[in-house]
Amino acid sequence: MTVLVVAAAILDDLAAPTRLLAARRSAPKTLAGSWEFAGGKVEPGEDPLGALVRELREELGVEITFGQLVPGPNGDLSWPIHQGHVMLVWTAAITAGPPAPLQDHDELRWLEPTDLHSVPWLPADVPIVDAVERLVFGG
Ligand SMILES: Nc1nc2c([nH]c(=O)n2[C@H]2C[C@H](O)[C@@H](COP(=O)(O)OP(=O)(O)OP(=O)(O)O)O2)c(=O)[nH]1
Repeated sequence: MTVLVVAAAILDDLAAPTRLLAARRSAPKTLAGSWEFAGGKVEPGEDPLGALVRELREELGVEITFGQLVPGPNGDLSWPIHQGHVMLVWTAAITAGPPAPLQDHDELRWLEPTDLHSVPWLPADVPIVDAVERLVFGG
């Protein structure tokens, strides 16, 4: 069965973005130390955006407003990640914060467009970061 993961490419400003928020995983051990977009799995009975709102409250303690879906490869809207997991990624901005690594993360970092690959992203996220760069920063 395909597992749907939802995540947010959180920007400092949706209209005039200058930075992207990355989060370093603290768990599980296999993922700890790698960086990702905050988010998580959609649970039964949840719609994707509702799940993402819940995950961002739990993980970062923030409320957000959504921008657009970051289109995946081959004209698809979702990104293949691993083991039958697919991920939907929305651009987003914080409406109530500040963000803190409350759960699943031990560090947050705002990355400038020129520094997007200065952290070791989860492997599946590397092409997504490139897509965000093109979509948002015109890279
Ligand atoms: N949240 C998130 N997960 C990602 C990204 N890239 C990536 O490959 N993944 C993988 C890691 C995990 O195997 C899976 C998401 O699981 P998760 O652990 O974040 O989900 P969750 O918060 O609902 O946690 P749980 O209920 O499984 O404990 O997707 C990403 O950018 N963000």
